[in-house]
Amino acid sequence: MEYLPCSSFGAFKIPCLFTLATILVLTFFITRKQRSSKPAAPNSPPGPWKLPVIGNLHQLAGHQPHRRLRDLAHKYGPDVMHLQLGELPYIVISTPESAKLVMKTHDLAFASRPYLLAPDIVYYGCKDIAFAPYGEYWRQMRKICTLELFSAKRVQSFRQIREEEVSNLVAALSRSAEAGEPVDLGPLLHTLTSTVTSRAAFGKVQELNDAFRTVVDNVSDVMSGFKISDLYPSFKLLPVLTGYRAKLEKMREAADSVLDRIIDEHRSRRMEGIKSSGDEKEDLVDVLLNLQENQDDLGVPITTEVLKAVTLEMFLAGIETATTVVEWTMSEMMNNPRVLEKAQREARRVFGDECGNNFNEESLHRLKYLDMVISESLRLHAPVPLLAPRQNRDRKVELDSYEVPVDTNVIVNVWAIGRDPRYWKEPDRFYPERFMDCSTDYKGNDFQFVPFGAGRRMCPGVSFGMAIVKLALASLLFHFDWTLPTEEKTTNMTECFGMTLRRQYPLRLIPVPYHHVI
Ligand code: HEM
Repeated sequence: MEYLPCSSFGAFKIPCLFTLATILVLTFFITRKQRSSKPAAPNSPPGPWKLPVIGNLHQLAGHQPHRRLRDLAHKYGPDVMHLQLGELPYIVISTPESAKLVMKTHDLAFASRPYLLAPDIVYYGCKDIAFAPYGEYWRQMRKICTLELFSAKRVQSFRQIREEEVSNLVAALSRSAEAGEPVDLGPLLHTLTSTVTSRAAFGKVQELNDAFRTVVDNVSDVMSGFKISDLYPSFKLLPVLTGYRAKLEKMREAADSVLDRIIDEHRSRRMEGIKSSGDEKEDLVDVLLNLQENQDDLGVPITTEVLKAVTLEMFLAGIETATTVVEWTMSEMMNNPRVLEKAQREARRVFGDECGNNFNEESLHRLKYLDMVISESLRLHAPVPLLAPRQNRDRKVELDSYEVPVDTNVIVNVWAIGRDPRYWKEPDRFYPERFMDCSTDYKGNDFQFVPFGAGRRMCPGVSFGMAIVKLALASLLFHFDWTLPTEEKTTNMTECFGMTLRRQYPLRLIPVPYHHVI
């Protein structure tokens, strides 16, 4: 009962909610404590009617939350809508204009994150970056991220890893192609992104990679979405009674033991003098250990817990997101053969005729049409359709003439914004050419297209993630022709809301090796 399965509100079960509501009401009577949510401010944004105790939770039941929130917003608050989820006040942002107010005009005021139990336990008291509240700690960690971990130079230093792992993917697909059987592309892409991430993060230690992958799968399951106990923070016993706290602690222990082994292995390697020389050989744990050893000029201490939290987060933030982008882009191209052929022609011209059949990252920047295809895919299928919630800790905000009281949680519906018909002609159509001769990009300046967020909390891993996304797609286009299994005319595009917005059904495709002749 603790979970809202399929994460967030995705598979919210109404009977479960009412059971919960009954338990809460009874408990309230038993404890004879008056627990009520704060009353809405007099000029609070508009919103749908609410029920006692659960607020608006029932209106999200059984729906895809990004779609349901868009529909509710149409009816009750197109720009800014007020909701109460459990005890907590939320506002939902559904247009580029209001997104700009939150992530630019009032970016500083909304730069914090709400408290959630899972990152508090799993990340050693929110010592990661994504869930750290706004303040000196977050600022320092964010700086380290931008300057040290995901700088252009660092991303470039992992080029060889990406190329090797993509060529392993091509080899695996070629083997399947010999059998002429459909392959399920999702798991192969997941292996690709997680292997690239683990090699970049802590090198090529197969045994640790496997152990760590299990940990990451379990943790990403609990990190996705709201849990009931997060929505009733005053009801402190809830996570204990439901076993949620115990489950999280067990998970942290498992993560801890693998992370300890990874860090110990790095430390002993360094003590033995096998310190990697030069940037190219350094993995991200090495970078963090270097900072730990020379941290005099850092404002916050890089403790071993910090090191472990940041390492774990790189996996949780980077693997599913990148996998999801490649999967949806391939899905859209399969349903739009014209786009597939055009993108394929471009890849084969660039890497075949112009590069002498030499496939590597060098010429990726010349794939301009593929850039448009990826942008269009991100517009329609942002892997994080509802941005990580923000919060205006410590201050109330005047937002578009509405008053947003202190400690309100903010959800930005990126999915709805990417389909706003005022900004996008035929918004549901997959049409990459709309990005031709158009300056709109996902760097956080165009609020009608913010798949990586914007402002202070914008994703710092864009270059790291997009480097593998583009190389993987280019390689799938260059090396193979693709067909659907005979029984399918198009791929089913049903979504599953979870840690990211994934496909509900496997993407089964038949690869046919393409032999380029110069
Ligand atoms: C292509 C895939 C990716 C997508 C679509 C994506 C998307 C996002 C989004 C939407 C946010 C929230 C932004 C906000 O709240 O305004 C975010 C935050 C974040 N992402 Fe990414 N991301 C991707 C890849 C990565 C990678 C590869 C890493 C690191 C290895 C990463 C690390 C982070 C971190 C640390 C944050 C938290 C930033 C903060 O709160 O200050 N992401 N990402």
